[in-house]
Amino acid sequence: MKKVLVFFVCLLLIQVRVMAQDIKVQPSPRQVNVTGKSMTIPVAFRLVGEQEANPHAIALLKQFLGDRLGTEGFPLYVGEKGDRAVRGAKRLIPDHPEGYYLSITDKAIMLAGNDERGTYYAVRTFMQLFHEGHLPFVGIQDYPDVRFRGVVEGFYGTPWSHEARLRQLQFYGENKLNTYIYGPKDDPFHSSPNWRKPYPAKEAARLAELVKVANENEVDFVWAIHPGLDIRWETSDRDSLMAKFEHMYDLGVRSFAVFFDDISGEGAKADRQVELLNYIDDHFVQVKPDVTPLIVCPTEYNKGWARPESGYLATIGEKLNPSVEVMWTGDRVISEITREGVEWIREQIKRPSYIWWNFPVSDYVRDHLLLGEVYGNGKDIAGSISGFVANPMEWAEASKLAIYCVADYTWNMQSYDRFRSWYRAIRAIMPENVEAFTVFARHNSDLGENVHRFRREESVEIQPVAERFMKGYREGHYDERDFLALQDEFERVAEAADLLLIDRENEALIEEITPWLHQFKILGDAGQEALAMIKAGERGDRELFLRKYNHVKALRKRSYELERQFNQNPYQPGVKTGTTVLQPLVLDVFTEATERFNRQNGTDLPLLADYSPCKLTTNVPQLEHLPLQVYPSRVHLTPLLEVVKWPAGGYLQLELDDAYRIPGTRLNFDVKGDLSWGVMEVSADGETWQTVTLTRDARGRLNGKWEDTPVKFVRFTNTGEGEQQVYLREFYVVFSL
Ligand SMILES: CC1=[NH+][C@H]2[C@@H](O1)O[C@H](CO)[C@@H](O)[C@@H]2O
Repeated sequence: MKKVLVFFVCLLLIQVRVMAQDIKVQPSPRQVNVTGKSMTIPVAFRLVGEQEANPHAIALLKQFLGDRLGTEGFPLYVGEKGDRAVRGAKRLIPDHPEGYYLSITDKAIMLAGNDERGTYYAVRTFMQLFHEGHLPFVGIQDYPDVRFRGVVEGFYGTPWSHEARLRQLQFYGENKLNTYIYGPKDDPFHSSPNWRKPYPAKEAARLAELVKVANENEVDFVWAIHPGLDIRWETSDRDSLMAKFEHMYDLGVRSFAVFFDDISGEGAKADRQVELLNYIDDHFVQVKPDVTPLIVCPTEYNKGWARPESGYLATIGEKLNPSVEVMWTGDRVISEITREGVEWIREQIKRPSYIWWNFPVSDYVRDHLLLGEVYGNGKDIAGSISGFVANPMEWAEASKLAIYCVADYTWNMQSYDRFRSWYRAIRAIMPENVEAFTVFARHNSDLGENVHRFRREESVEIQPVAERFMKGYREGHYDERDFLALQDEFERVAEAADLLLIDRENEALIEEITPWLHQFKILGDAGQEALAMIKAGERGDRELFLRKYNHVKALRKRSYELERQFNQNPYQPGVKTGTTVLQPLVLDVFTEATERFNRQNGTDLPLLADYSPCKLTTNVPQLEHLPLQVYPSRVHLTPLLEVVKWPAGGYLQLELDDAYRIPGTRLNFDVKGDLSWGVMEVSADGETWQTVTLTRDARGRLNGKWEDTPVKFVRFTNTGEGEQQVYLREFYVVFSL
């Protein structure tokens, strides 16, 4: 009697009201039926089904509702298909893995999963329906397009920290991502040389904790091994690998992967790889009751590298156990995933591919942040893939923007909207600074020139204004509205930088992007000051012009110093921001305004372009006009395709703008023989020289460094008797204060 009384009292307290329901659920659900009505959130919920339902779903509900969840109050039924609590919804639950049915009416709430994970996802959706003290009356039938969805931590560079990974797993639970593949290239126990060894106790305990938190968030923690660099095709190494998998199983791991990417030689042989993978599948994965399908990243993991004559993919397709998932990055290492592409590979490997999408990974453009929209992948590929995992940046929090969008895209491709998803991601990650983070992300999304030639849109809205303005300015008649729009954008850039630098809502994110925020502030200031040069020039105000001119040059110098101070890695050290539209615009405005001022006043104010920390001199004819790729802490010679004829006595010399230590220099002439005819030397004054010892690495490249005393000059000379013929594949010098 008491229960009935309480139930009716709760009903009386509930006000049913009609309100426009804009159901915002991430990822976007498949089928949503709203009545337009809603009710005030009940003060108490009576949980029905706790004994049988997925314990992680129950735990999440309890955590979310707290003491409002109990044995009395508004009925809340939770469970999987077949459970008593949800038997009434049996026909309404979508018959798809991880599908669920959710209904809220003025009588009861039903959260019914097609399986345990489906129930968990129903709870995740339910939590997002609480809005301004109300719950909408709604019926939702939902399930994901792609079976395995998530992230592969598979980049080169500093692996994510333990804390960052814990935050990631929580984020995947919130966004219905069910897969995290642990495979950081620079973890010596994942790759060579220690893939054979068990983790030391501390690392093992951390991995065990990650597995536990992954389970709580209904995420498969996949542990990957990368043995190919030094694997021997003998039983001893096979047994070492099996023992390592057993070690990981003991830590709680139930999902496993083997990566054969980025290797050559013995380890790359398809038949050997297949033999090992089938052995693991037959003697480990299939015999254990609770291990998910084995995943492999093949050596030929993209179409650009696939050579039909090698028979590699054919071997995988014909001989690899059908239950093994095969990863694929698309038509190239970094590429958009198309229907045509996934259907091509499906033919080759005789199964759907498991996409390893190389975005927003930035280990080949480490000075850039990739915060732009997720776009370019087909919405019609779900039928030909089994999985889709994104390879992120080493900046875990900053990667969440793209990961959020990948969660939306892989759950419900047809309804995916690249801008809506990106904007929601920003609101989810920086709710207190949406506008500022939007400005920042808008101008930090392209990669710049890179070896994979993969580009992304950047500064899309302001780009046409910038182009039109510069054209008009050069022709002597620009539109004042364009001028004001650019001024306003640079002001917003400067404001956004300062707002984000003091933001405390997501300190881990701000810590990651702080170097870029400082660079962004300099860009915003420099843009405003360069535009001010135009006005001062037009007014003939020499004193003001010179003030602005000097300020922009000072900002430029600060920018270079910032680049030398942060993010010092051997590949793309430094901090780049707004490189596609805003930085070139500042340089163009500054150059044009200064040239105009010099003509009008007979002055010879140097231009910014003169500021280059490096000069090349040489007596090798083919190298005389060799462009330098100059970065604030490293300079690359642009590789040449044709053979370089290097005469006896020929030298190539780099003169730096200051004295630096040389933490790394690399020379790759792609010559098979020895290089006894050449010598690399450094000098502080261009008079006395010291020889740099060069050591050849596994790929025949010559590496050296000079950290004894700071030097200004680096040169390479052919001290032999005759002309040499080489390929200038790579010649760079990394310098640091
Ligand atoms: C499958 C694959 N393996 C490599 C390759 O893609 O390129 C990625 C981007 O450079 C890199 O992070 C990854 O480790």
